[in-house]
Amino acid sequence: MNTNEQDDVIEVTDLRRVYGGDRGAGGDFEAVRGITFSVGRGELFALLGTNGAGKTSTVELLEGLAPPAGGRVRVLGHDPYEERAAVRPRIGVMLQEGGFPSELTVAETVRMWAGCTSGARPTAQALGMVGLTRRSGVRVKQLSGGEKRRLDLALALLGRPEVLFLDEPTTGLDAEGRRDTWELVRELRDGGTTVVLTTHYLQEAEELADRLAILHEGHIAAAGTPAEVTASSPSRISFELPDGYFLGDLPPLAGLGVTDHETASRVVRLRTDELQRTATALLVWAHQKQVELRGLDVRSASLEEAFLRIARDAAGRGAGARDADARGAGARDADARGADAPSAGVREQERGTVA
Ligand SMILES: Nc1ncnc2c1ncn2[C@@H]1O[C@H](COP(=O)(O)OP(=O)(O)OP(=O)(O)O)[C@@H](O)[C@H]1O
Repeated sequence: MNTNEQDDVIEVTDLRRVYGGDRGAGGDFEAVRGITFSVGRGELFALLGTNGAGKTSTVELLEGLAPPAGGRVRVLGHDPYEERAAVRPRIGVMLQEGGFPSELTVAETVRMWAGCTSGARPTAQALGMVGLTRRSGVRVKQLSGGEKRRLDLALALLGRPEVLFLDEPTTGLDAEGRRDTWELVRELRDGGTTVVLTTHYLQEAEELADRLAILHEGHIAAAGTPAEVTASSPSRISFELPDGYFLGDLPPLAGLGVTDHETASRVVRLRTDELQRTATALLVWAHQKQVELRGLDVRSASLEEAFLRIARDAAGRGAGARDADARGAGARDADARGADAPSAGVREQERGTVA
């Protein structure tokens, strides 16, 4: 056991991943371009990014499904690819697309999986955790998309993992199912499980993540706690202009950190870099004039707003020159979730060497 394990369960330094065809064919594509981050024990870390940003490519390296083309990754103090046998029993993996034998029932699938998992939870417990108890006798092929995601999650939880990798765990779930999954993930995290989550649902990251990184074209465009990441985007204030007053009667907005404003039907909408200062000045003004700011709404930027701004800025910096669209997202080998060899589907497309 590595002493760093006390602090950082996952350490990623200058990590790179390259996909390519035959050498010399000119088709190499660097999907992960030197990223660095760490995840502490019991922390929930979210990887966000636009389609093709490199989230799954990164997570697969952490799961040991492929060797990096450069840089270093350590999970629980080990190289997850080279020392797979040491890491695999201690992690749980929920891939984007599960692949189960469709003729088996839900319970049979879990039991089969339990057979190759040491210290597996009882089947009933695993199904109960993901709300599939009543569907245990149903064949996998008859499950809905959301139910298959739950089954995927049950399998990832089966071995009581110390580190849980969740790749878009709530895609296809209805609102209730999503909330249930969030609650379960929070419970696991509170119980000490380290969780790495990729998601397109920014509210999900806002609700769950202790820290997050936003990937853009293989680079980390922003990272920090959700509050730190959203703090870099302007906050919003809106209110109705009191009768008899005009925009010019308000305190000078430019001096209050207001970056832009608009008025429609006497409703004023401001964006400000200094939320407290702007709000205070407006409230003091209203108090002095003895008027009410009807419909007053003061809010920090949402993670979604911050995400869109960061992605726009990153694209604007010219990183979008690459023709990523020419490459289809590679099919994930669902069997790679298994306890054994890394997926041939993933590995055969790798050109990288272990750093
Ligand atoms: N096996 C592969 N061979 C070649 N290119 C690949 C392969 N897998 C992924 N890519 C490319 O690498 C880039 C990153 O893909 P990745 O699946 O990691 O992105 P992502 O952030 O997970 O995207 P999404 O949100 O759409 O799932 C994309 O441009 C994708 O086309």
